Amino acid sequence: MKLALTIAGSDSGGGAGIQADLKTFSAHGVFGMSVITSVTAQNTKAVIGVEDISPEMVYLQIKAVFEDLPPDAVKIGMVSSASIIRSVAKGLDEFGPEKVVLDPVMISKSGHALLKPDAVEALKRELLPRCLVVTPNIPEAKALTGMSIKGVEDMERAAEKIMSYGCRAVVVKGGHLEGDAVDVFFDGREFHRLKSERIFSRNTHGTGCTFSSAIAANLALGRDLFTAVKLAKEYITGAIKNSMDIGGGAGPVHHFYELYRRAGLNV
Ligand SMILES: Nc1ncnc2c1ncn2[C@@H]1O[C@H](COP(=O)(O)OP(=O)(O)OP(=O)(O)O)[C@@H](O)[C@H]1O
Ligand SMILES: Cc1ncc(CO)c(N)n1
Repeated sequence: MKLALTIAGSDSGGGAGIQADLKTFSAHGVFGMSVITSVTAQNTKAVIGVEDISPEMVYLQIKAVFEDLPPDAVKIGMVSSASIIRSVAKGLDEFGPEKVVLDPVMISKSGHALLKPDAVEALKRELLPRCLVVTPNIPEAKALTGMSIKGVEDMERAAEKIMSYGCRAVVVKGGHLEGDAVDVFFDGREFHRLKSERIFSRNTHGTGCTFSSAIAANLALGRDLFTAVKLAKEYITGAIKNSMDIGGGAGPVHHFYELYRRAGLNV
């Protein structure tokens, strides 16, 4: 059994954060573990409260996992403050995982800040250089680079700049583009455009979390980075196509669509 760890925030609504990550790992046949950085009171419509876990407790969760269940890959999502970011960086330095996917979560789909504005610098300096791949959406890529990003070419320029902060690859996600959902992959040598048709659905809660944890799951399974990203793009596309119309806002994507279909269950 391969093991994957998510270091992220809890979403009480079950569609994003830790909950999306663990479902994604399970859907890939990978054993999932979690380090909770923050608890959000959240549903499909809004985030109505956020309470951070202490930096010491974040570090202890990392230590507990690595000392007994060393993960084959790690995904990092919401890390809301500079002090939590420092605890995560300390854990990464101490235990040295090779395959780390960083989803630089900043604002929820419903518009709530999940990263304190003064923590963007810490994220850039402390976490980016310790990661194999970072997966910003367009607003996050803008915040990381200060660039204006209007189309796929701008996404490529932003990917180059983000690479200069010290990670080994970047995927700038195109969920916020108009038209096709084109993601840009850059590993310092080659650009690849991963394209899917836009799915017109309001039920896209958790797309970013699901995509980054699918990359981590595929890395844990031993796939090379570009293959892991391509498979994650296919998985998120299917999960959005089969997303659920539950709740009064943006419903969650369907993490188990393929398994349900194979088992003859309704999707
Ligand atoms: N409507 C859509 N149709 C097809 N693909 C989409 C759509 N929305 C997002 N995607 C894809 O989903 C993945 C996640 O991208 P997105 O830009 O939505 O992340 P995000 O904004 O970080 O998500 P979140 O709001 O959960 O943080 C990318 O591969 C993107 O291309
Ligand atoms: C806890 C959490 N992490 C990430 C996201 C993605 O936006 C969210 N909505 N909630």
